[in-house]
Amino acid sequence: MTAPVLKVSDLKKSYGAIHAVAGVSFEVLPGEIFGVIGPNGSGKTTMFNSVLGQITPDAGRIELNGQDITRLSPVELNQRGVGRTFQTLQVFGKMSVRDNLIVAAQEHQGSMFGRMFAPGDSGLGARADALIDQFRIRHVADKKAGELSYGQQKLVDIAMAFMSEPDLVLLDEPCAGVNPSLVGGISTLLKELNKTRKGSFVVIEHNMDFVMDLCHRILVMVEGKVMALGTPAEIRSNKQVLDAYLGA
Ligand SMILES: Nc1ncnc2c1ncn2[C@@H]1O[C@H](COP(=O)(O)OP(=O)(O)OP(=O)(O)O)[C@@H](O)[C@H]1O
Repeated sequence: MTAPVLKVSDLKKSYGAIHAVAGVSFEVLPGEIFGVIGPNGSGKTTMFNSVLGQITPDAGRIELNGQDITRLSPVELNQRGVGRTFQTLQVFGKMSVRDNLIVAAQEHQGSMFGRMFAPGDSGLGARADALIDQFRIRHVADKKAGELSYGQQKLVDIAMAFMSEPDLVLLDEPCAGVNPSLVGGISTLLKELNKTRKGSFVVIEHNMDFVMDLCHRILVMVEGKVMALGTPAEIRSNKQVLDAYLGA
């Protein structure tokens, strides 16, 4: 059996009486695009932020490639090959698109000392250029990120998560606020990145068409628990999921 890239076991996080994540377990396989869906308040973001070291879970274990990463900081996780995007844009508006990408990777490369004595852009320029071409944003590469449309900034934001060449990327609502005409483009891009860069992705998203088209398997969370886990076809025909969520 293939060893998972990410293994989450019996994860729990409460806020007072609210059991935001109440014993969630799942595995993400190498090369898999794994979707996480569920109604508002079902615990998706809390689960995500626990995996990403942004919040400390009350209980449970998180493994990356067989190693315990529970309670590691976001920086440590990034250095171990975990990338992420946020619901809100993280681009630096006054910097060029290309420089945004380079800075994103410098964060990953660690110490200020290392950065000061590294030659030039330490090869990051070439990496940024490859992503600029793959994301089809060459025509805006030298523009200030703040001058781009929201959709273009979202593409830059996603590209930034790939600058550290991560094994695992967690994408928090990549379609939120994006013009519907760009949603298909993001899906195509993520499929391409998944093929060419061989990483695994975990995607939280409310856009159901996007999730069903993009993901190999989907986890449905309801009230902090796993209601279902399966292929898009299995999730679409799951009566419990239809009643609680999709059929609404
Ligand atoms: N910092 C916090 N303090 C108190 N309660 C919180 C906190 N963060 C989340 N919660 C509660 O935990 C539950 C799960 O919230 P969470 O944001 O994880 O859900 P979600 O599925 O990501 O929702 P959405 O789709 O709206 O982003 C909710 O009841 C929420 O109000």
